[in-house]
Amino acid sequence: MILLLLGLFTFVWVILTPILRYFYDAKDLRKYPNQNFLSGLTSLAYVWERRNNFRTRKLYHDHQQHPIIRLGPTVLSFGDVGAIQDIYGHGTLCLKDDVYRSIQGDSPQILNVVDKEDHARKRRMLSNAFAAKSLEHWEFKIADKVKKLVAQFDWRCTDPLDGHPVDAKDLTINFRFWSNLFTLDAIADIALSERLGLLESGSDLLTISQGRHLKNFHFLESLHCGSRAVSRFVGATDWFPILKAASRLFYAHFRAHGNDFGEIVEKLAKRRIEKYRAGAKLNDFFACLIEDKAGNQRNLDRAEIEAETNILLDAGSDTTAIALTHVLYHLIKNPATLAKLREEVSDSLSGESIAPFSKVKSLPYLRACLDESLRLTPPLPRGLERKTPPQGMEILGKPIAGGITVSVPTFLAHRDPTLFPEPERYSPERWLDASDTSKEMRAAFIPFSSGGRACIGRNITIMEQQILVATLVHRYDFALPSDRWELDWEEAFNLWPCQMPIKIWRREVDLNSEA
Ligand code: HEM
Repeated sequence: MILLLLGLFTFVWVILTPILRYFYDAKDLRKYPNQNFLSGLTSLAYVWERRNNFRTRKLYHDHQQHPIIRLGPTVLSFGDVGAIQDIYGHGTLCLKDDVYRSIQGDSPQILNVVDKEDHARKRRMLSNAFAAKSLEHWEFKIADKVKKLVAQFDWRCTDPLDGHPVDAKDLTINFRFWSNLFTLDAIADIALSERLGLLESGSDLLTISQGRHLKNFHFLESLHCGSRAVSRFVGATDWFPILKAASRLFYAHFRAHGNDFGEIVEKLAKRRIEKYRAGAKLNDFFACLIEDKAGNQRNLDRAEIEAETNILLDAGSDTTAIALTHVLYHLIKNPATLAKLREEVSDSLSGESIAPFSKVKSLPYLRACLDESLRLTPPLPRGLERKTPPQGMEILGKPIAGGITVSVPTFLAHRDPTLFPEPERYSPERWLDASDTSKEMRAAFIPFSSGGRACIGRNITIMEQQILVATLVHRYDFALPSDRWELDWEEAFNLWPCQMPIKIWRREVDLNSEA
């Protein structure tokens, strides 16, 4: 009898109700084409799409047929850059979607908090540390990590290529891995004044004391494993608790390492608080969480401090490592562009082995190379989910009901052929033309999102990229495994490039002081 009731309940809940809801169509969404056979019925449609390694690229292709696509029972994707302002712009009526609530831990943090006022409070707390005028405080920390990376790369240099095919044994650097060590070391120092020493050890192994014992963590693996597991089902919001519980069985390894990341954050935050209590006055992001500008204590609870530390270490490292991998990839693939960039960088440097920020921050071609890479391969390619207000709103001049999840895929916006002709071509020059469309190009360029919830760390990542890319292209030459070699990706929340093995050798340039 119990089994029968259970079966009946499951039939009604899982099959009958969604079908009735689909045909009743209270929110007037049936007119939009479904992305897959589940989209109109259940949010499990998200899980189905996640089997594609690069699901946003697939959605981009789907949008070539349909400007608006229904991704789930109450989820719409807009394939028109005109919707960016409506959905993300300052003054939008949308809030962050429930997807963000489902990834909140013990306390929401600046990226996943939904409440507008709470977000504004958090943003105010951190804004000073992230302002352009504060960048000089962080430059020496970045330069220190560039120096350490260069020391490792020098050691792995090979003989010049001289027109021969690349020998596999000369592929001494997996740039994807090293860029991640670089950004983890950099953000730990900028955010917590913590010297992790990953670049020196050439490994992501982190040993932290736990009482009288020492515990080993794989920092990078822990950062990626949690995202890999949760990103498989995060869009299936109404199934989220069940799928999360199930993931303990199916993705036990990923979940365990994902939990390690939380433990690392907890321990590093604790260590930083102890330093503060011992009287250390350190200049880092964390200081903003403890005291306001006037030196008054903020008295945040431990859960909130850890949540903010978590997002700073996560968002502040992985995205920049991805961006660095992509830009080097595009430059190696486009030798004429690399040569032009080298010319600009070499003219501005006077023999420094680490590019000073003051000398590279205004180089137009360098910035165009970085922007073009963020356009073609944005580290967050998907449409960032926002929710329409209860009363509904207009998007692209069309009425959309309340409580609908809406987004514009960044990958798609960056390929609008009217704004970015030959969208698949890596062409930094497009950012240098002061043409009629440059304002519209900028409005459709959303690697950092747009409006009040846009990335707070964009100045910092651009500075990191400017210093590192200028230093590397000036000092080294590089080769991929072959001319035909292509980068591969895995899309979780971020677009992770897989390994990028490169051969590297020193260029003949005069440098005053060796790194
Ligand atoms: C190339 C590098 C980066 C890219 C492409 C990037 C991209 C983004 C995007 C798209 C968002 C909006 C996310 C959403 O709405 O779900 C965001 C938010 C955020 N990013 Fe970044 N980011 C980068 C680097 C950084 C760095 C270096 C930091 C910190 C040091 C950082 C910290 C944050 C934070 C705290 C937020 C939440 C802002 C808010 O909601 O007010 N990001 N980022």
